[in-house]
Amino acid sequence: MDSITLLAARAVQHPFLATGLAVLALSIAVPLYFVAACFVRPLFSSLRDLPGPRNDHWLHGNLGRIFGGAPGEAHIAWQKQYGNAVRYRAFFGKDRLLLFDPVALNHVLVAHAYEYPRPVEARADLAMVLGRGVLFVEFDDHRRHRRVMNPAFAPNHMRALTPVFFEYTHRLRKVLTQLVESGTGDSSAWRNEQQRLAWEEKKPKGEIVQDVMKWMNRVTMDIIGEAGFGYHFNSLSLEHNAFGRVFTSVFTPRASAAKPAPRDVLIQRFVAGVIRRLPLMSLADWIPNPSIKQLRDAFKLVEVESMKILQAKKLEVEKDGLESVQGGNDLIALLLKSVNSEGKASMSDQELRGQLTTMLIAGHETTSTALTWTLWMLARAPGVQAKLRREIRQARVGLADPEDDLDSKDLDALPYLDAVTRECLRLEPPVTSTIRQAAHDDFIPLSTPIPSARDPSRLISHIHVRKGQFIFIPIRAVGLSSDVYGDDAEHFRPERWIESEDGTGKKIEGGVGLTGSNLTFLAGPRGCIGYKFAILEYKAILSVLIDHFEFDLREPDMQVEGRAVMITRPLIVGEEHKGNRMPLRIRIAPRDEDH
Ligand code: HEM
Repeated sequence: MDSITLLAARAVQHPFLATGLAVLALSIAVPLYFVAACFVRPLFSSLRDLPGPRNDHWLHGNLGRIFGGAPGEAHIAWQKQYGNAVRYRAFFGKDRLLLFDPVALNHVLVAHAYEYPRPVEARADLAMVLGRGVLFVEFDDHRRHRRVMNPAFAPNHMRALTPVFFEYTHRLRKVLTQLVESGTGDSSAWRNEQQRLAWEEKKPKGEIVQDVMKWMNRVTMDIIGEAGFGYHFNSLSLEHNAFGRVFTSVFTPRASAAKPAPRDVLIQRFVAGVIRRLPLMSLADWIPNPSIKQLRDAFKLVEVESMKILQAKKLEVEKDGLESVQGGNDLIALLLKSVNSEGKASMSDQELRGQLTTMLIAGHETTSTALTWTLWMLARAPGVQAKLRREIRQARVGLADPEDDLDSKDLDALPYLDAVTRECLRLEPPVTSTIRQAAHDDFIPLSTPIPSARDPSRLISHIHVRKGQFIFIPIRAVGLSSDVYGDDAEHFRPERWIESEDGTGKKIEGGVGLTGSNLTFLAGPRGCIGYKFAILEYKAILSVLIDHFEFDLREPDMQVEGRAVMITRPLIVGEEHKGNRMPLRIRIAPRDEDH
C-alpha cells in the first residue's frame, strides 16, 4: 500500500482529517487550474497564429471592450486592424475565433453547419421552458424538425398570409390616426414631465409623440398570434390576455440602464450553469420566494396555454379536416398538415408545442425591433422617407379599388421599398451576433491566406480549430464590412441596393447570407426559417405606415444606442433608465404631393 492510499484510508476513518485534506487539495487545485487556464492554455491554443488584440484582463480577456461598446463596435474595429479572421479572449483566457471571411463563414454556417452546433449554453435555458422547438435542437433532431417545418414556410403560404399582415396594420393605422387627430401623445415617451409640458405648450397642430417601439411590438404580436396559430392576443386593442402579457414580460428581457460589466455577466452565466445542471426548476415550487414563484407561475402559464392552443387546433382538424383551420393557412395548421403527411412520429405533441412558442419568441420581437430601427432611420432621413412614400403611393394608383391593399407580388416589385428594407436590416439587424461551437477538430478554409501573427513570412490558408472551440459570428459587423459595402458602409444609403444606369448604385449580390451578403437572417440549414414571412410582414407594415404618416425625431439631436439582450433594442442616450424606447413625432402625411 503506497503512502497516498494509506493517507486516503486514514482519512476515511477520520472525517475531520478528510475535510481538512479536501480543503487543502481544493485550495491548491483551484488556483492551479486558473493559472493553467488563463496563462498556460493560450500558449498551446490552435489559434495562436491568428492576429488579434492583446489580452486585456486575466479573468475576462477582451470582453470588457465588447460589452463596453455598441453591439459589433469592437468586432468592426478588430476586423479593420487584424483582418477577416481574429483571435480574441473571453473568460479565463479562453480563445474565441471571430470570422468575417466569406469562405470560412460558409464552411461553418452552410457547408458544415451540423458540425458547428449552437453551444448548449446558448439554447438549453430557454428550451427548458419553451419546449424543444427547432431553435433549440441539434443534429438529426434539427434536420427532422426543419424537414417537417419547411413546407409550412413555402413562399406560396407566406403570400397567402399577406391579408393578415395588412388587416392588423390597418388596425394600427386607425389607432394612430385617432391618436394624432385627438392630439394624444404618450407621456412615457419623454425624458421627464417637464420636457413633456414644454412640448405641449408649443407643439405643432396635428403632431404627437409616441413610443413607436410599443406599437411595433403590439402589431407584430397580434400578427404572429393570428398568422402563426390562429390566436388573438388583442395587443393592439390593449386588452392583452394573460398569455401575451406573461410572454412579453418574461421572455423579452429588456436592456438595463448600465452597460453590462464582464464580472456581472460571469456571475450570471455561473448561476445559469448551476440552474441548468441541478433540478432547481422543479424545486422552485418549494422555495418560499415571491419572485421565484411568480416566474414559476409564468412558465406554467406559457406551457399550459401553448398546449391548449395546440390541442384545440388538433381537435378542429380531427373534426372538420385540415382546410377548416384558418383556411388551413396559419403556420401551426400547415405544420399539422405536414406532420400528417409525414406520419405522426415525425413530430411529438411536445415538439409541436415547442414550435408554437419558438415561433412566438423568434418571430415577434425580431420583426418589431427591425421596424422600430427602420422608423428611426427614416425619421433621420426625411428625403428617403418621402421618396419611399412616393413609390408606395404610385404603386397604389394602379389598384382597381383605392381601398385595396397591395398584394405580396406588388410589395416585392417595389425597388425602393426593397432597397430600404435591405439597408435597414443590414445596418441594424435585430439579432446582432450568434455563436457556434466546433463538434470536433477541423480545418476552416479562408478565401485569402493571411500571414501568421508569430511568423509573418508564413501564410495561413486554413484555421485549425479543436473540438469545443467557440466561434463568434458577428452578424452586425459583417453587414458593416467595408470590404463588401465600400467606404460608406456605415452610412444609410438604400440606393446602394439598386443597380442604376448612371453607375452610382450597384446591386450587391452573392455572399453567405440568406438575403444577400449580410447575415441578418443568418445562412444555411440553421438560418431563419421565417425570413420570407418576416420580410413580407415588414414590407406590408412599412408600406401602410409610410403611406399614411410622417415620422420625425422627437428632437433633432436625440441620440440612440443599441443594447443587446438576445435582441438589440434601442435606448435613448441620457434616458437609459427609462428602458428600451423609440419616441418619434408622428403626423398624418399630407396627400397634396400626390401625382
Ligand atoms: C426581421 C425579423 C427576423 C430576423 C432578423 C430573424 C433572424 C434570425 C436569426 C439571425 C436566426 C438564427 C439564430 C441563431 O442560430 O443563432 C433566426 C432563427 C430562426 N427564426 Fe428568425 N428572424 C426574424 C423573423 C422570424 C420570424 C417572423 C419567424 C417565424 C414566423 C422566425 C423564426 C425563426 C426560427 C424558428 C428560427 C430557428 C431556425 C433554426 O434553428 O433552424 N424568425 N432568425
